[in-house]
Amino acid sequence: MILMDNVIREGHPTLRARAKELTFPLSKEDKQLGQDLMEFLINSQDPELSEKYDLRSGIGIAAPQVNESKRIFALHLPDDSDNPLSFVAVNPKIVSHSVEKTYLTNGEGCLSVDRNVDGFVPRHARITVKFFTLDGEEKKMRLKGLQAILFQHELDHLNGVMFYDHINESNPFAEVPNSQPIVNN
Ligand SMILES: CC(C)(C)[C@H](NC(=O)Nc1cc(F)cc(F)c1)C(=O)N(CC(=O)NO)CC1CCCC1
Ligand SMILES: [Zn+2]
Repeated sequence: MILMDNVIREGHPTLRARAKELTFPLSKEDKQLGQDLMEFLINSQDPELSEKYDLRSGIGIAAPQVNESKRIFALHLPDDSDNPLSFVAVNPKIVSHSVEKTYLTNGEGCLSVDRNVDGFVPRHARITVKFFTLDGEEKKMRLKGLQAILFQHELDHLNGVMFYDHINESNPFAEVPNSQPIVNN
């Protein structure tokens, strides 16, 4: 199982590399990697397991964060949240997006960043995405809100982009034109 010790932190070069596409059918280890990423999120959101293994509760994790430079990530928004979402995405792509932007009013964090970085992280408000499941099935879906933000945050990891790369350097809390913010306390 993936533990926090397996999560690489900012400064590690793999977080700045472009991850490689996977080919189908997936190898046994690539399939296992996808399952391990999802298992980490589920474990991290379980009060007992997260306490027992000292896991930081995560809603998404990308393979580069466990030093596997492959285009695969897992998202797991709890099913009791108002917008449940749970899947492993292989070779994910954004095929179209809104002009309108969105951002979390409390900014973003990252499992690979052990510090607070303040500021709005502007992202596409609505996205149409395509990806393959671990079984090689192609999926296409439209995402908005926190689901869209989460997908973009994880896709950034596959391209060596960190959330703070998007923060306005001169004014981290500058108004984001044409945006609909999401309040996250
Ligand atoms: C880094 C951490 C703070 C653990 C973050 N969790 C998080 O944002 N939880 C959250 C946010 C909400 F708006 C509502 C809610 F219900 C729970 C997270 O898992 N990630 C995943 C990560 O680092 N992936 O690489 C960072 C998030 C920032 C925006 C989306 C993912
Ligand atoms: Zn992250």
